[in-house]
Formats: sequence, structure tokens, C-alpha cells
Amino acid sequence: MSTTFTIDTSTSRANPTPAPMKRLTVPAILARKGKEPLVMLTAYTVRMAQLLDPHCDLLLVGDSLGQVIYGLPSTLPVTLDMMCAHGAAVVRGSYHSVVVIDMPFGSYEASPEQAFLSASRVMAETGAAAIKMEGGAAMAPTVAFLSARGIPVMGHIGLTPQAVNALGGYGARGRSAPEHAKIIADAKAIAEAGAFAIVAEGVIEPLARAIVAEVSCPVIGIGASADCDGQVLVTEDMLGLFERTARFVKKFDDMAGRISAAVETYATDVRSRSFPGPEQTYQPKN
Ligand SMILES: Nc1nc(=O)c2c([nH]1)NC[C@@H]1CN(c3ccc(C(=O)N[C@@H](CCC(=O)O)C(=O)O)cc3)CN21
Ligand SMILES: CC(C)C(=O)C(=O)O
Ligand SMILES: [Mg+2]
Repeated sequence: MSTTFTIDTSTSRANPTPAPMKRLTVPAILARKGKEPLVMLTAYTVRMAQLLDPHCDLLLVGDSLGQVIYGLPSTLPVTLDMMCAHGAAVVRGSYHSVVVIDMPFGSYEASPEQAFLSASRVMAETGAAAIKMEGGAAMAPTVAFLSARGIPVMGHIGLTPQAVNALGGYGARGRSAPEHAKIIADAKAIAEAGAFAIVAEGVIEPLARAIVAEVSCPVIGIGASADCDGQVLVTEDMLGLFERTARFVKKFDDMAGRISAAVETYATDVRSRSFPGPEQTYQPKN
């Protein structure tokens, strides 16, 4: 397998503009606990990475690309090959943010050794700085195993979409006392195992507040209230490019509507022969 990312992380072939900012590091992210909220968005492609990178602290190559890019019904069919291909593209398009790659379902859960083999392949083939894995206390030994071997791990607790079949859906988590206690125990176990940050997804506000108070690493929320140490959303959701979204999504734009309008104008112009015009047409030299 050829490595296609550039070693110099300040610029890349895909983004030749001189870098105005140095790339953030994993320790710098850890140090943001309790300070200015961390800004994280998903990216799957080089151009989107270029556009998001100056505004973000972290870019997540999420396994949500299964639904968003590939039209799959869940994140479960996403493969390591997909994560490596999109991860390398996002690293090529970023020079400032810490790039984190989701470990896909089935690539890490069996053992710490399986997780290391999968995660080291992701790190080597993409040039990303960290991986993310779903799971609570049961995954803590794996978080410790990877962290001790130089692979920074971001945890993901609460609503863990790869466990949708066990959870019974994508509903909010932590409404019952036992579930509330389990998710706090999950957060503590993952943090104590050495995670540099934890995504808390779809947890009720008082539980989010408790997790933030209980762990020493930053807690990045998605559907987990404004009390978290940072926020993440799927970019296509917040841009209004993905139709079925959770209640926790705020649409900051209606890009689907704007794309439809632009394409409608293009189709009209082609059909009326008003595109291409003189500006877009080559003439013989005289
Ligand atoms: N585009 C996209 N955005 C995401 O946030 C996302 C993905 N894809 N794929 C992976 C997971 C799946 N996620 C989801 C998917 C659906 C809901 C959802 O429909 N929530 C409902 C409640 C559902 C219920 O109560 O059963 C809601 O109204 O919030 C939430 C999170 C979050 N992740
Ligand atoms: C929603 C975020 C946290 C994620 O895991 C993904 O995009 O896959
Ligand atoms: Mg994910």
C-alpha cells in the first residue's frame, strides 16, 4: 500500500496556499478542558476539509459517511478501506485541525490486538493524528492498549450508532437511573484508560453535565447540551444537505435548496441554448 499523504503537515498538494496557522496537536486538544469550547465537524472529502479546516479545532472522518456519502442504511457496513480512502483525502485538505478517523464496526471490538492492527493501518495510510472508537467500560482495555502504543484515542459514549441493534434505535440516552449510572461509569473508564477526548452523543442535559464534571479530558457533545467542552455535528446535516436529521441538528444553511435552484437554472439555460454563452465559447485565433 503506497502512502499518499504529504509528510509536511503545514501544506499539501491539494491545498497549496501558504498555511496561516500551525496544526493543532492532540496534547493541545486535551489542554482545552474547561476552556474555550472545541469546534469539531465531520469531513469526508478534500474540498470540504479545505473549507472547514480554518474554522475548526478537529475534523472527524466519521463512519456517518456510510449514510451521508454511500446511502447505506446504517454505519454497520462501513469498511476500513472506506475510512482509509476518505481519511487520506481529508488529511490532504487540512493543515490546521487535528484529524480524527472513526474506527468502523467490526474492525476493533474483538481484542486490543485487533484494534491496534486496524488503527495502525488507518494512521499509516491516512496521516491522521488520532482515531475514535465507540464503546464504554468494555472498551477501556483497548483504549489503554492503543494509547500506550502511541495511538491517541477519542472515545464515543451514550448513543453509539454502531450498537443501534442492541440499543433498539437512535433515541436519547440516560433517562433511567441505571442507564445514567452506566454511562457515567463508561465515561470514567474510557477517560482513565487514557482517551484524550470523549464524544458524548444523545445524552440528556443533566447526564452531559455529570460526565463533563467527572472526567479530566474534554467532552465533545452531539445532542448533549451546551455544557460540554466542545460540539460536533455532521457537516451535511448543519448545512441542510442531508434530509433526515435528528432533533439535535441545527440547520445553519439550506444548501439542498440552493443546489436545486442552481441546477434548475442550469437546466433551463441548456434547454434555451443561453448556456454556454460567448464567455464560455472558444473561437479561432486571428
Ligand atoms: N447524517 C448523519 N448525522 C448523524 O448525526 C449521524 C449519522 N448521519 N449517522 C451515524 C449516526 C446516527 N445518528 C442518529 C441518527 C438518527 C437519529 C434520530 O433520528 N433521532 C431522533 C430520535 C429517534 C428515536 O427516538 O428513536 C430524533 O428526533 O432526534 C439520531 C442520531 C447520529 N449519527
Ligand atoms: C456524529 C459523529 C460523532 C460520528 O461519530 C460520525 O460522524 O460518525
Ligand atoms: Mg461515528
